[in-house]
Amino acid sequence: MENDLFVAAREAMSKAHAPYSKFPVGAAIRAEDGKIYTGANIENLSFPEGWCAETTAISHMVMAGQRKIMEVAVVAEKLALCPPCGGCRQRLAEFSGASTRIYLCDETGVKKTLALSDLLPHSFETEILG
Ligand SMILES: O=c1ccn([C@H]2C[C@H](O)[C@@H](CO)O2)c(=O)[nH]1
Ligand SMILES: [Zn+2]
Repeated sequence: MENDLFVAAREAMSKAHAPYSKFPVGAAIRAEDGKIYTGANIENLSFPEGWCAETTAISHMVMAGQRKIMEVAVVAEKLALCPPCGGCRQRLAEFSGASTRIYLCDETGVKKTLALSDLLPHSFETEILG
């Protein structure tokens, strides 16, 4: 992975709105156009209404007209890793392939590299819905 993806995710983390969990997260997606789309977690006083960094990044990518995720970096503060939650795994799967790489990073860099199929094996598929 090029370091620009990690740097973008770390920069995005600084935009997090995480006053309740105090667990800022940043995500950066490299899309098919080669560009990087970023996101941070955005929490809410009504706790279930908050959402994850990966979800923000996916929104930015889709609104830029991109529909294919090439690779993703997710970073949390200090030495914590932040594997995407179940909901984000499903949302990432919508725009990824089985071999799409997910880089789990701490503040110093990439600590673990996984394929989407590692994170979400046996994912929901049906020909009925396309
Ligand atoms: O993959 C994840 C998991 C959690 N969070 C956020 C949600 C919440 O704001 C905080 C603590 O769970 O971390 C993310 O942004 N991405
Ligand atoms: Zn999530």
